[in-house]
Amino acid sequence: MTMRLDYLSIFPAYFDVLDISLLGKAAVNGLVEVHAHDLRDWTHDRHRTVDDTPCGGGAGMVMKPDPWGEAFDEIIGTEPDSSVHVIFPSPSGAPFTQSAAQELSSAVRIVFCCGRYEGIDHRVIDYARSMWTVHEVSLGDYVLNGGEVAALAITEAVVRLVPGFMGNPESLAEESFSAGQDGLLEYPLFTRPVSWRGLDVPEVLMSGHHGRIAKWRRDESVRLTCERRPDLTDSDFGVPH
Ligand SMILES: COc1cccc(COC(=O)c2cn[nH]c2)c1
Repeated sequence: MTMRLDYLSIFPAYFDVLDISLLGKAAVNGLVEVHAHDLRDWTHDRHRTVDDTPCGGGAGMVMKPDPWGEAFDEIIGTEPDSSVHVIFPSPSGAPFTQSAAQELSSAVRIVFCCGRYEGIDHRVIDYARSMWTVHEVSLGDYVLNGGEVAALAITEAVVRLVPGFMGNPESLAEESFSAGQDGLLEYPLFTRPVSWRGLDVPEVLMSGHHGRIAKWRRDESVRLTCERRPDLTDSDFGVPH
């Protein structure tokens, strides 16, 4: 089945990049179809206005609800449909995770709503929740100028999990944040040459001793995870304190 991806943004050209690389291939072999839309196409004034001052005062501008509603009517439709996933990237969203990407990889339709300015009139999100399955997601605790870059990142995380997309599905199993790694960070990777600028590949990896190699990799994953992501380690992590 083909996954349809729509992007609503005042900078739709951000999504031209989806025609190349891995995603381009998926689009070509019919796994994914991509449609980017300019939100200003649903404005009716000479200046194609999409923003206005915030009710209640405050700095900056807020995106008006009207253009979003008219764009939704045309792009998605006016009937409720819980199979449509609508994503609003936002600093105040729920953290986006690999499991969320895994779930979204089986969606038939995903619509990305890219906020700009200080954000989108909240009634747009409330209306969307009454119609479709809505996800307000954050990529991290920092602020971007708009949702476009986040939408691209979420797209890549999701589309690479679509069955038939990745040439070698095994490579998905072993990487960080996948169940196969028990939620640990990935161990360090090496390839030839064995010696490079005075730096050598750890000998154990050249030993051909698969048991020792597996142990070294597990120990490295545990070490790295404790060092960099204590939040990922549960209390009785099995590492002696
Ligand atoms: C919806 O309203 C806004 C307002 C401002 C910026 C954005 C874009 O998202 C982010 O900045 C972001 C996403 N994850 N971490 C940061 C959306």
